[in-house]
Amino acid sequence: MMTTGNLFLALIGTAVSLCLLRLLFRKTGPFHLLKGWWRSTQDWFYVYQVLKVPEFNDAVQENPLYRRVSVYLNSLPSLEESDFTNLFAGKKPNDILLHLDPNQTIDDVFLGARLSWTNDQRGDRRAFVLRIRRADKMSILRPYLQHIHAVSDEIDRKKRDLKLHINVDDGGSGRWRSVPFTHPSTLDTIAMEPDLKDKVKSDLESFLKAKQYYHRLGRVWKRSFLLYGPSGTGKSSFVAAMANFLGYDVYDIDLSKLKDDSDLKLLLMDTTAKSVVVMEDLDRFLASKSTALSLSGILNFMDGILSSCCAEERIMVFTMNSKEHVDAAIMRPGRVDVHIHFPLCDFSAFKNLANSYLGVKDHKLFPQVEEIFQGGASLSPAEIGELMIANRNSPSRALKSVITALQTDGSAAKIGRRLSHDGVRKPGDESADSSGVFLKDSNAMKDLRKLYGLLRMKSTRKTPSFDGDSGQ
Ligand SMILES: Nc1ncnc2c1ncn2[C@@H]1O[C@H](COP(=O)(O)OP(=O)(O)OP(=O)(O)O)[C@@H](O)[C@H]1O
Ligand SMILES: [Mg+2]
Repeated sequence: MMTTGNLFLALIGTAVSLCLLRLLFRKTGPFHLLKGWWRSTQDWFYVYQVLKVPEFNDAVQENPLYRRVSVYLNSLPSLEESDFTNLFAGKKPNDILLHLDPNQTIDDVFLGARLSWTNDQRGDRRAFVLRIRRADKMSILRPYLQHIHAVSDEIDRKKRDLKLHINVDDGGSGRWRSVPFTHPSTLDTIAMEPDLKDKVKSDLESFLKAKQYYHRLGRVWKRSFLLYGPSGTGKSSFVAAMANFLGYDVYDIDLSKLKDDSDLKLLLMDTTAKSVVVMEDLDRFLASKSTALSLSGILNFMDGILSSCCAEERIMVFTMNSKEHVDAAIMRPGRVDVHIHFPLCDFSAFKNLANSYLGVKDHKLFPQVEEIFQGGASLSPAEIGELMIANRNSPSRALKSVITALQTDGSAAKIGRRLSHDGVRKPGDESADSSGVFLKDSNAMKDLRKLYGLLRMKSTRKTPSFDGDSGQ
């Protein structure tokens, strides 16, 4: 049995060993010195090749590769683990930038090969020095540099301050005006069938990576989406979410501001790469029989023949309430790559909304709501969201007001939807959107406002604690 004295000695022994280990591995300790000597020995025997990426070239012009390498190194886990890392605040809140101390080295692994980067600083001259095994150089240097480009591109894309461009009618040729794009919508905040959302996400991700693929096929690197569904089902919010996901600017084309086809061409030629170009309510525009633009003008725009001459890597999005009466040529494959239907709320979308708007994952009123949905009643996510926001301080009250609104679906809400867009339909009744009634937006808005007033009055009557002023 161990005596108290022995236990004490063991504890002291452990503490001393720990201190020794700590000394051994500290920044300037023998372990790091040994590592440095080992590197020098290997260099002496030309095991490695050293490649320099200077900050400036001989003409004192900035070397773009230097910045890319810096961005890339910033993202390496080994930089986070290094003892020689400095932390700086970035431009955006919560943005932390990591910088390696001058003349320190970090390691990286690529396709199984070990590489290292040194932040070389001598006076004013700065460079990153890559150390790569000669045996690996042939096989991995090129792909490694491509990898650095791809990673730094991706990081830059995520960090960009996005812009929203809208075309204005300046008396002659319509041109873009820009404002910062700060729409908070993200793919996570959109209530949508999870499978569909995942599909869209991976579609967008694979689009981002597909430059070589598109070029090999001789196709313009663009992807077109058609978002269709009743009013207030999240089409515009989804466009914003896509832009945020991709880190792309948004060009929102107001077709009514255009004089003719060439105006549209000029607008497109003025857009930049890495952008989402949006045409909202295309069905209404086509049905309005406007003479300003021809169908072929719009088709050429959709084909992106023009975009190939100026900028690539763009997403085109067209939104419609219904595609029933739209010329089939508009929607032929290749012109529109992905069709996404935005339906009215079902119970699963409702739960999604309740979670994000009220922070409620489950509630004793849910079974009642589910039953009402199963009975065929439905509202748009916008209508349900509105009721939830208005009653956000009391989830029970919010759910009760949603129930009341759903129960009146047969009367007020349904009439409201009929007035607000052409695609009047009961949930799941796709064929019902053939009425082709187009109302001017202002009328529809008035009717909707009346409807919301009506719904609120009703819910106030049922639930006296209704907060009519809460942020509305
Ligand atoms: N699926 C959804 N998930 C979350 N919020 C939604 C959804 N649909 C609508 N909303 C909310 O409803 C409001 C209106 O939505 P949005 O403008 O995107 O609808 P829309 O389909 O573009 O309508 P319209 O056809 O009238 O232009 C937004 O504030 C949005 O946050
Ligand atoms: Mg919209």
